[in-house]
Amino acid sequence: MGSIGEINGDELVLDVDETIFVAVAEDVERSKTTVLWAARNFSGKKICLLYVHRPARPASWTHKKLAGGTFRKNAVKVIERVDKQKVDEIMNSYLHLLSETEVQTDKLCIAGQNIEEGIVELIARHNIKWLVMGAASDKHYSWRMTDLKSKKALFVCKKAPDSCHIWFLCKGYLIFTRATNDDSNNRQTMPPLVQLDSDNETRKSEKLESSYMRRRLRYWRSLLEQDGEKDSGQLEREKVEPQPIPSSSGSGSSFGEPVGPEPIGPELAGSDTITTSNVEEKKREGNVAREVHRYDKAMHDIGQSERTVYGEARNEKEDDSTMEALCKAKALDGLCIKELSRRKKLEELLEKEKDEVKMVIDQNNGFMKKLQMVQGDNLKLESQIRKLHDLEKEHGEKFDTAMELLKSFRQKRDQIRIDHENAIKEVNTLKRLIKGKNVESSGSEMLDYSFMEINEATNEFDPSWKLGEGKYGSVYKGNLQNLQIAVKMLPSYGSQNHFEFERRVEILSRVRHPNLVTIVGTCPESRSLIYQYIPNGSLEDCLSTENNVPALSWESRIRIASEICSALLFLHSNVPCIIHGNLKPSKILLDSNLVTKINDYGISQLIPIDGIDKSDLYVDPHYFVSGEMTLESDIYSFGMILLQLLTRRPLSGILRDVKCALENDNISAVLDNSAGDWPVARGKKLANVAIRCCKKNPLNRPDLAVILRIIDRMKSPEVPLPESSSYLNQKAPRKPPSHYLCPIFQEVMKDPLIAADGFTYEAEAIREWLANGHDTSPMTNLKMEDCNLIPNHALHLAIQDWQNQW
Ligand SMILES: Nc1ncnc2c1ncn2[C@@H]1O[C@H](COP(=O)(O)OP(=O)(O)OP(=O)(O)O)[C@@H](O)[C@H]1O
Repeated sequence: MGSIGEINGDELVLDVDETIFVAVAEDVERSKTTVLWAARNFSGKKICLLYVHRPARPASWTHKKLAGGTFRKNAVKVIERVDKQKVDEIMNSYLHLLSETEVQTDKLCIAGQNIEEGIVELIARHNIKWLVMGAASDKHYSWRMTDLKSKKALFVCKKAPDSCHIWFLCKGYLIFTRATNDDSNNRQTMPPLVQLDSDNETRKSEKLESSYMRRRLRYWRSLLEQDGEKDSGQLEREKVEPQPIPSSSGSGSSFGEPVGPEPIGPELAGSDTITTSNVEEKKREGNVAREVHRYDKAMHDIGQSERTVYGEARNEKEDDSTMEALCKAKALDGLCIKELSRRKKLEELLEKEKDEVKMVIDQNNGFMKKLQMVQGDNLKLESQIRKLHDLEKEHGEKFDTAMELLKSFRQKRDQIRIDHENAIKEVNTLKRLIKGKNVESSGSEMLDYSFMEINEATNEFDPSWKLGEGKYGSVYKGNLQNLQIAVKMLPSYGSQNHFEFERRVEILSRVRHPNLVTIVGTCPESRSLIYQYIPNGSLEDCLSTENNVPALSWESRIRIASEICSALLFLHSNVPCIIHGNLKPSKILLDSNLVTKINDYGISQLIPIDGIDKSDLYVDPHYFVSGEMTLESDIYSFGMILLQLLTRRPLSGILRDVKCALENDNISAVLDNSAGDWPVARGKKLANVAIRCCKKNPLNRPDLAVILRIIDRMKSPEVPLPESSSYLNQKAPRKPPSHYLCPIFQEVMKDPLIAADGFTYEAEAIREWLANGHDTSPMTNLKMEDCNLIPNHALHLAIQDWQNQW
């Protein structure tokens, strides 16, 4: 049972000795007869209505969802109020019923889910001595009824404290009495039992009669059953005492006692014992048997009529009750539906509210988690910041130490640089001294430079200082010890080993000619050649129609042709012979006086490369057959340059056009007008030379010395040119090539010496120049680096050859 709480308003003071308690049901109709029975039978005693009220608490309230919360508390309060009203209504109905009986009344109400347990609890709690309650619902009643049908009645009968005397009734009839051990002692205090005045007088008389008959019958049956077992002398006449109600000894119980005083049979009244003889005995037995039979029959008839009467009455009553119940049920159904829908709405609201609350809780939890995470992160960050501060401090200290070290290293480095530069200077000085001596014997004055010097000279290979990039590497402009230089960075591939490379460079460096770019040194570390810088671009630039360079006059062109030829002849007559191998206008540089300076001579032998481009029309076509560069290859290239100087036309088809013009005796048609008015004869001559140089068969190409003679003749306008085409086979006039002449004396040199400005002078003339205190070039008027003079053996030999030829 759940909680039991008395719902009487005031503290109840009960006199249990003077009070008969009547357990009543919620339905007043059901307990009406019981209450009236008690009022009637126990007049003089106080009647206290005992009612256990089952609160109308929805089962769903026990559900977890509704446990706790303001809503539940409020709802409980409302329900309790409604319950209390209901209890009051019920009690008022009972009290109203009893008000007609003039008995003193009271009420004892409690709330509880289990009614029978509530009754037992109240009995025990208040030490109740007298209790009247229903044995079963009225519909179970029959005149034979002797058992308790109601579960509540059975429970109370079994569990109620033994000290309580209980009368169980059905339909106003006492069905069973549960007496107490003390009943015999209490007999004097036991309340007098008065017959209930039933509603229906007819039924009452019938009930009384049938009850009386049953009693009598049972008496006689017991007599028959006890026959033989009991001594006739001991056989006691049964006494049926009308008042007070019979009580059984010990804990035994009596069943089926009729309500109210029963008349004792006349034959039994007043006889305490029966004395018998055999005859009387037999006679009496016969009488008894007859009497039994007669009463059995009567009982049967009575039972029959009783059942008929009660059956009808019951049916009528049941019909009414059923209708009433149906109406109530219907009304209750309506209420129930309303209640259910209200409950459903409330539950939905509650669910919604719960969902919202849950959402808020979830959000809150989420925020809390995030907060915790953030707090955790914060702690981590703080510790990281602390670590970083420590690290910063540590690094700061390390940085200071490193800076100190760096400073000292810089100082050391600067010192080492100074030492290194001084050392290099010393080495170079020594080298120059050694070479100066060697020059006496070998004629070479080439110097080696360190990479650092080259790096410094080219401003760390500043891209803006880059002059160009050819197939033999990049060329940078530079400034080396106040000398303008061009550094050609040769590729490391396809070359000979270091010594072979140095040997060949040595050969090239020994070559000195006014129309060759002088090699002033080398940097073995970076495999680069250091040339004298020529400031005025190349012949390619001058012949290009794209550049905005003033066109060369035909005189300059003839001079340039002569200078190229002279330089080539010089290279070819060098020992060992030097083949240019890559002659073309871009290799013909021009100085500020438009003096020709052939560049890159001998590089093809220094860095042999695979696969020269066939589209390069300056390359001897025979090279692509033989795979070998020869002196004739250079003559072919020179022929192509002559054609360019004459016509300034694109190379493709140039040979065919010039040939055609010659054949048509219309050379003027192909000559470059921008060069001025070409003397046609000279133009023709030069064109013929060019075509011969470009002969497919290298053997058919003319000798350079012959070509030089022809071209040189063209330079002097006073010298008449032979008209014959066979002049190439004739001896040239004895006018020396210009480069055979000393620039100072203007005579063919006998002892040519190369000065620091790259020009070759007659020994006597240049020495005198220097002796007179000059430190500038007689040609350029620029300051010369030094006053060293190197014999130009190659030129000397060439002059000798020339002199021998004439
Ligand atoms: N001594 C120098 N003085 C001034 N300019 C130079 C000198 N040497 C080379 N140059 C410039 O550098 C450029 C590149 O020269 P480089 O000889 O490497 O290539 P290229 O002649 O154009 O082609 P390739 O060598 O592939 O046939 C030349 O066009 C020239 O303008």
